[in-house]
Amino acid sequence: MRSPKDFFRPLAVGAPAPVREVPFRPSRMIHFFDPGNEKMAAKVPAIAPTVDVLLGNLEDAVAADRKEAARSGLVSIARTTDFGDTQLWTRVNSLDSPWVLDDLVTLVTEIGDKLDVIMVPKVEGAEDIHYVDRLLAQLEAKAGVQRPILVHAILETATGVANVEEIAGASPRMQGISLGPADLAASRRMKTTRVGGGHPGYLVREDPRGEDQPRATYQQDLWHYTIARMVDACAAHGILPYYGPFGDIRDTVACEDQFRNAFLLGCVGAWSLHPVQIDIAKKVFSPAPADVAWARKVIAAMGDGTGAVMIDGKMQDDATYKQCQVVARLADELAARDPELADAYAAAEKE
Ligand SMILES: CC(C)(COP(=O)(O)OP(=O)(O)OC[C@H]1O[C@@H](n2cnc3c(N)ncnc32)[C@H](O)[C@@H]1OP(=O)(O)O)[C@@H](O)C(=O)NCCC(=O)NCCSC(=O)C[C@](C)(O)C(=O)O
Ligand SMILES: [Mg+2]
Repeated sequence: MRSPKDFFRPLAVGAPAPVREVPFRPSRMIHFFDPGNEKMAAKVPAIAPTVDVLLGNLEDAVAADRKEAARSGLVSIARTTDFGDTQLWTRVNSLDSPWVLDDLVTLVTEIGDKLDVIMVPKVEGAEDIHYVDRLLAQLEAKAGVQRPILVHAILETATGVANVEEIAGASPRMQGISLGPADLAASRRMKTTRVGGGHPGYLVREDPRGEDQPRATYQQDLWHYTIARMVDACAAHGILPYYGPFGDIRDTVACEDQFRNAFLLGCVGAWSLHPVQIDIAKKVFSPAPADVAWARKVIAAMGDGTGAVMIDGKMQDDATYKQCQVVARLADELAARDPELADAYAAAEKE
């Protein structure tokens, strides 16, 4: 293990210095597209201003015989598209695949200055991040990349979940972690056949109420444990947690519910797999204007943030002040990028 003194040293001569803190940049939706799919790629310039993150996906959902087309498609899109202040990420193939080495070498040397974050699938432990960390430093040095490319891990194996804390703290490059519910379900031998979301069989039933009385059932959240663990690991290491994909594209209502559970538990965003999911993520991962107005009211009433006051019948103290600061700060960060949201927050405060 490296000495804590060396943690922030570049891992290759000539590589940029690692970041000391993960910069918070809005990433309410990470919009996936297949850069080798001409129809999808053609939509990228129009989608770019409507999303916080665009992600060129090279891994699962790209057929084996389309891997090279996806990789070269991403290089060309990155070179020819003006992304404004929208981030460009990629998901490379898994570390045990025949494609990942060429993915990393090609992308960093050709478009390393355009890439903000590289998402690494099926991360199992710190050793996977260490491998990517050193290789990225070598490639950044070779290509003359001036700022470090950050790394995002997908939590999609049982081993990865068991090691989530060490993954979160494995490198200063670690930007965040997403839940990968489909591979994780397979790895754990869960009996679901879906990409995220609930299952009607995973429920609790009301106690018996008497002969022939119907008993209500309540569906439970299959992902609660994993998301909560992931959120704690990320918060403890100063990186950002994300809900991953919701595969039932037509069920926009359940998608919104699943995203909102993740938002309330501490996640900053989710993936959008289809254009219809972009606005769902935008709505869910932006605090509601009424909540922001309330948070600002509490902050204003609490002065230096200590003591206890009563507002509208509710006790406020140091800890509610801190919660309100989380909401108000996020609102400020998002409003700086999203003028419509800024107007909605300002209007709610006047009410
Ligand atoms: C679901 C699919 C097949 C439906 O695609 P479709 O063409 O059948 O849908 P549509 O409703 O007919 O599409 C309407 C229009 O939107 C376009 N379109 C559609 N999607 C997009 C998009 N994302 N970005 C930009 N444009 C898009 C599409 O090309 C079409 O264009 P057209 O009107 O000109 O004909 C398609 O949306 C898609 O391929 N999405 C991305 C899938 C993906 O990336 N999956 C991997 C991430 S999830 C995962 O990996 C799991 C995980 C984490 O690893 C783990 O849990 O283990
Ligand atoms: Mg997967």
